[in-house]
Amino acid sequence: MGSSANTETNGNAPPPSSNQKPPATNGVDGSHPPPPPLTPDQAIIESDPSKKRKMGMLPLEVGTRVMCRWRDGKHHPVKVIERRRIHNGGQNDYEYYVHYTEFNRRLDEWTQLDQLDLDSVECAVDEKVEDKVTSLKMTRHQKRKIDETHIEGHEELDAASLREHEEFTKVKNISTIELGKYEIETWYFSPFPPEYNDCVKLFFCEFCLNFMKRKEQLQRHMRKCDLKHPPGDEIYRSGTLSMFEVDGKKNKVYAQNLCYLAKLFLDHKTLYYDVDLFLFYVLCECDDRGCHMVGYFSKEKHSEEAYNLACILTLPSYQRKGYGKFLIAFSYELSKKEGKVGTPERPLSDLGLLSYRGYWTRVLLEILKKHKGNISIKELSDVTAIKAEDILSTLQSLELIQYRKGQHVICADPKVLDRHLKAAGRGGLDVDASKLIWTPYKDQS
Ligand SMILES: CC(=O)SCCNC(=O)CCNC(=O)[C@H](O)C(C)(C)COP(=O)(O)OP(=O)(O)OC[C@H]1O[C@@H](n2cnc3c(N)ncnc32)[C@H](O)[C@@H]1OP(=O)(O)O
Repeated sequence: MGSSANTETNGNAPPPSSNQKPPATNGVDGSHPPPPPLTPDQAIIESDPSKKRKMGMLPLEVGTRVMCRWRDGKHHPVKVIERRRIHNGGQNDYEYYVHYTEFNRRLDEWTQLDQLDLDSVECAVDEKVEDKVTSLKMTRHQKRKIDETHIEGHEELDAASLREHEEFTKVKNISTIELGKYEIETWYFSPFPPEYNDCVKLFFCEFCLNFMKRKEQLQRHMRKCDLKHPPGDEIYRSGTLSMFEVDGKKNKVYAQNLCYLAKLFLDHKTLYYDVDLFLFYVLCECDDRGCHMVGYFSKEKHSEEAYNLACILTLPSYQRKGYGKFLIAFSYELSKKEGKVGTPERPLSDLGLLSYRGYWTRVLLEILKKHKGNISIKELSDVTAIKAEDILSTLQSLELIQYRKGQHVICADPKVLDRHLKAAGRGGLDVDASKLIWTPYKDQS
C-alpha cells in the first residue's frame, strides 16, 4: 500500500493531475501546432475498440462491481469501496480499495488496475443508504447502553450520520502493527486519535500497549517501560500460561489501548473511551523476558443480559492453536464461580461463531457421551454454565433434538455423537479450574 497516494473521499471526478498536459493553444500564426506523436499505448487504443471502451470506464466509480484477481490467482467478484490517485500517475491511474463480496471484510484490500477484469464491469451504482439502514437493523439489533465496543445505537442514527460512520470506517487505516516479536497485518479500521491519521504502521509496546509512530520511539520507550505483564492481578497460572484480570477503571489507559488494538481485528464494533464498566482478561505466554499477550476477552462488571463475555480476540499470530477455546472455556469457569449461566454478547463474528459452536458442541457432547439415563437442557446448563438457548440451538443444529410424544428429547446415539465430536475439531487448551484463584467482582465504590 503506497502511503503517498491521496484518498478521495467524495467519489467525485478527480482533479487534474499535476503532470497533465496544458490545454492545446494555437500557434502565433493562427495555425494549429502539429499534434504530438501517438504513444504506443494510444496507438493501440485507436485500433482496438474494446480497449478504448475499457479506457472510457476509467477511473472506475466507487460502487462498481467487477471481477478481481485475488492472492489465489483466481478472479472473484468485488465491489469498489474507495479509490485513490497514484502519486505521479496519469489522469486515470488509480488504485482501488475493494471488498470481495464472497469473503469477510477483513480481506478488503487496495488493488492495482491490472488485477481487475474490466470486461466484467457490472455497474457503477452505490447502494442506497436506506438499504444499509435496513440491513443494519436486521443484523445489529442489539442495543448496548454502555461503552467499550459494539455497534450501539446505530439503529438510531439518521441516514446522514450512518453514511458518515460507514464512510469513516470503510477503509482500513492502519495496515500493519508491530507487537513484541511479531509484525501483524491488520483486518479492520480502528479509530486511533487523529494524530495517527497519516500512519500506515504502528509500533506497540507489548506490555503497556502504548502505541507509537516510529520504531525508534518504541525502542526508547522499551528502555523506560517497567511493565513486564498486564497491569492487573494474575488470577491463573498453569505452565507458561497466565491470565491477568485488568480493571478498566483502575487501568484506563491500558484498557483503551487494548480496545484500539482489538478493534483492528474486530468488525462491527464501535470503540468508546469509557472502559470503566469492564474487566479485561488478558492471556499471556510467559518467559524470562516477560508475559506476552496472546489474546483477551472483556466482560461487563454487571450484565443484565447475562453476558459473560463482551469481546474476544486471539492475536492473529497465535490463532488456530486452541487459545480461542481456552478463552471461551475460561469465561464459563468464571460464570461457574459466580454461580450463573452466561452467554457471549451478540453479534458474533464468523470466527467467533465457529469457535463458540466448536466449544459448545464439544462440551455438551462429551457430557452426553458419558451420561447414563436422561438429562435435561436445564441440567446441562447447570453443569456447564452455558445458557439454555445456546444449548438448544447447538443440539438443534446437530439434529440431536427430536419431538416425541408431545415433548422435545435429546437423542444421543453414541455413533452420531462420535461423528459430531470428530467434526467439532480439536478441544483447545484445557483450563485447569483448580488453578483459578479469583473472586467475582464487587463494586468497591
Ligand atoms: C462476542 C465477540 O467478541 S464475537 C467476535 C469474535 N472475535 C473475532 O472475530 C476477532 C478475530 N478473531 C479471533 O480473534 C479468533 O479467530 C477467535 C477468538 C474467534 C478464535 O481464536 P483462535 O485462537 O483461533 O481459536 P481456536 O484455535 O481455539 O479455534 C477455534 C475454532 O474456531 C474455528 N476457526 C477459528 N479460526 C478459523 C479460521 N480462520 N478458519 C476456519 N475455522 C476457524 C475452528 O473450528 C477452530 O477449531 P480447530 O482449530 O480445532 O478447527
